[in-house]
Amino acid sequence: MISILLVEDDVSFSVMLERFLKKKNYQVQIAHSLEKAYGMLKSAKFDLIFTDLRLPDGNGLELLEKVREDIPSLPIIMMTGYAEVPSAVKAMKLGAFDYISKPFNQEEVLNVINNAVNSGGQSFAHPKVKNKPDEEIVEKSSFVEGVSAASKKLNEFVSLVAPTDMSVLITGESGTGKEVVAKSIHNYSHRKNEPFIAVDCGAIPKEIAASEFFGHVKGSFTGAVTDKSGHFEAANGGTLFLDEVGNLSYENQVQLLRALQERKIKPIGSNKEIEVDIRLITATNEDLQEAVDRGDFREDLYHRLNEFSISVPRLSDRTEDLPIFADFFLERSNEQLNKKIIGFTDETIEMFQDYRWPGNLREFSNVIKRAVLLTQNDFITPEVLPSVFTQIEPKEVRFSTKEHEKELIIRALKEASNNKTQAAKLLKITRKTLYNKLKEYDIH
Ligand SMILES: Nc1ncnc2c1ncn2[C@@H]1O[C@H](COP(=O)(O)OP(=O)(O)OP(=O)(O)O)[C@@H](O)[C@H]1O
Repeated sequence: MISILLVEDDVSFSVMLERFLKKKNYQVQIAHSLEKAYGMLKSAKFDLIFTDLRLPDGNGLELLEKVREDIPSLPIIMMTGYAEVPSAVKAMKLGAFDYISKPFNQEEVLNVINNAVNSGGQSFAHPKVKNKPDEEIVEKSSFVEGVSAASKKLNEFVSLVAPTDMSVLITGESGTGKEVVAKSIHNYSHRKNEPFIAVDCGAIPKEIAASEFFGHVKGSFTGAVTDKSGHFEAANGGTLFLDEVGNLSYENQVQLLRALQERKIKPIGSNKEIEVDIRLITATNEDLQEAVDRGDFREDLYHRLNEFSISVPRLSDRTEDLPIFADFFLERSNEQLNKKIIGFTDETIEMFQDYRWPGNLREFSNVIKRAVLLTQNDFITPEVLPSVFTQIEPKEVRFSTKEHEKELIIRALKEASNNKTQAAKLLKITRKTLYNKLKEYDIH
C-alpha cells in the first residue's frame, strides 16, 4: 500500500484530504507542523509527501530542501494557495516533483499521485515545468487576476484588446495598477518579445519632451553633445506606454499626434525620417474628456489614443480580491526583505476589508511591506499597521459589495447543487474561505 505523509496545518482540510485518500486505498499520516514531519520521517517510511507551503513553524520549502538531501528519491508535491506561484516555481527548482494549487479537485490529486509514484525514482534535482520558461511563469504570476466582478471585467477587456494593435487609453485612480495593466496587455500581445517602454509624461519638462520622444542629433541645441535616440525608437516593434498623458503640453500633443498618424519620427536637428512601428498605450488619472472640453487636450489626439478604453477599478470596488492581493504582496515583501512571515491574523484581514484604501494597490503594497518589516513573529497583526487603521470609517461603503458577494455565493451553490467543494471552485476561493463566508452571511 502506498504511504503518504501529509504536512498541513489546516486541520479540517487535512482531515478531508486524508479521508479521501484513505478511501482510495492510500495509507496517510498527517503532520501539522514541520517539526512533527521531521519526526515522522525519521520513524516511518513514506512513498510520497504532500506539503503545504506555509506552516506554523516554517515553510514547506525548508522541508523540501531537507528531504532532497536526506531522502533524494522521495517525491514531494507542494500544495499552494492563491498567488503563490513564484514560490511554487522556486519549489520546482529546488526539486519538488510537482505543485498543485488549492482548491484542487479529486481527479487532480489522483493524477499527481499517479505521476509521482510511477516516476520510478527519477531524479528530482531539476524542475519539471520545462514547457514554459521560468521567466514567463514568474512574469505571468506578477499580475494578480483577482476574482471580483470588477477584476473579471478588467481581465476580459485586457484579453480582448491585447492581441490587436489598437491604441488603449487606461483610466483609473492613482495606484490602481494602470501600468501593470499596460504591461499585461503587452505581455499578451504578439509584441511580447519586443520592448515595452514606459514613459512618465508628468516627469518630462515640456522643453525637452520632443527630444525625449524622438531623439536628437549632436549639436542640435545647447547640451546636445551626442546623438541620442528617443523613446519611439527604443519602443520600435513593441509597445510605448505613456503614463500621465494628460500632462503633455499642447505643442507636445501636436508632435505626438503627427508621429502617430505618419508612423514616422524625425529626431531634432535631423533631416532623416525614421519609420516606427509601435503600439501605443496611454494612461491617465484625470478625466481626459473634461480636459478636451476645457480645450486643454486636443480632441483629435484624444480619439487617436482612445481606440479602446479600459477603466481600472478602485481597490474599494474589488474587496473580494483583498486576501489574494494581501498574499501576493506578502510574498513579494518576504522576498524583498528576506523574511518568512507566514500570513495575517483574521483581525488584520478584517481591518484591510474595512479600510477605504484611497491610495489603492500602491498603498496596500506599502502597508504590507512596512508590516512585514516590523513583524517579528509568524503572522502580521493590527499593531504593525499605520495609525489610520485605528480610525477606520464604518462599513456602509462595503454594503453593496457584500450583498453582491452573498448573491454570488448563493448562485454558485445552486449551480453546484449545494456541493461546497464545487461551489468554492466556481468562486475561485478555498473551501475554508467558503465556509467562513457561509457563516458570515448566515447561509444554510
Ligand atoms: N494586478 C496586479 N497584480 C499585482 N500587482 C499589482 C496589480 N495591479 C497593481 N499592482 C501593484 O500595485 C502597485 C501600483 O501599480 P501601478 O504602478 O501599475 O499603478 P498606477 O495606476 O499606474 O499608478 P499611478 O497612477 O500612480 O501611475 C504596484 O506595486 C504594482 O505592482
